[in-house]
Amino acid sequence: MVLAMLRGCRRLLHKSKTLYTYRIQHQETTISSCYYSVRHHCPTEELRDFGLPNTTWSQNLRNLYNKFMELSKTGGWTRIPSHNTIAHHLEGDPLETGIGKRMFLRNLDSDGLGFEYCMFYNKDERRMVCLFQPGPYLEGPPGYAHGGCIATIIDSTAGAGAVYTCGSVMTANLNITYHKPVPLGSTLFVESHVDKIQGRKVYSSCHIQSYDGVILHAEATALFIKANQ
Ligand SMILES: CCCCC/C=C\C/C=C\C/C=C\C/C=C\CCCC(=O)SCCNC(=O)CCNC(=O)[C@H](O)C(C)(C)COP(=O)(O)OP(=O)(O)OC[C@H]1O[C@@H](n2cnc3c(N)ncnc32)[C@H](O)[C@@H]1OP(=O)(O)O
Repeated sequence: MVLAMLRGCRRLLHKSKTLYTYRIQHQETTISSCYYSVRHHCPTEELRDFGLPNTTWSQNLRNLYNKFMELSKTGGWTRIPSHNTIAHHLEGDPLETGIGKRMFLRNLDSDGLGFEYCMFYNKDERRMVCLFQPGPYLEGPPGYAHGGCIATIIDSTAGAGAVYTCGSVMTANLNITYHKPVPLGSTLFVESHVDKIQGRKVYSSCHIQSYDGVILHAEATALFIKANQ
């Protein structure tokens, strides 16, 4: 009886190990074919500036974009280009592996499904504005954006604001208060400000509002640490 049970366990273990190995191998195949498609199938895609209007942009997003493009003409605001790899943002990416990587916010090939956004920076005011339209793949509660993706867009907006103000930084601390759920497909106005720079510490604040400023969805404070020189 005991022997039969032990044999049963051994068979089960063997089966699950085989399944596990299969999953790993299958994953590796999928991942390496992604790398392949990023590096070799879409060379022009890599150079694309994603911070420009595309057909998935809502009219509200276009209106805000046009408003900031107008503001850019008179000085103050500058549109920040948006690429799908950090290597195209920073010259000489220290982590470049040669097999291709994607920025978390830009890891979908189709427009409009994930993070649809563009950023504008105001150097004098140390402000970064991000115009954001969360796509259907960012769902958390039914019909609304996942809290983690809200944290991501806040970290990226405030992080980019800190990078453009002080150079390379890492997020050390991020505190978010979620006030109102963010509807998928809505147009959001995300704004960050570098409040204080103290040695290597960069203190920023950030909020997310509806495109018309009527609804305050979330507020945050962040601490970034400048890279050691
Ligand atoms: C990344 C570049 C991107 C460039 C993009 C360009 C364009 C932008 C376009 C689109 C936007 C896209 C991206 C936006 C950019 C960035 C957003 C994403 C950022 C991230 O996604 S980033 C990943 C998550 N992040 C981490 O993975 C950090 C893990 N962590 C560490 O790597 C270390 O922990 C570190 C480096 C933080 C510090 O380490 P360290 O050794 O250099 O410094 P040390 O510990 O000595 O601290 C020095 C002083 O800071 C104080 N201090 C430290 N930590 C503190 C804390 N938590 N609270 C309060 N105070 C703190 C100490 O108390 C001391 O203070 P004091 O000087 O007064 O003693």
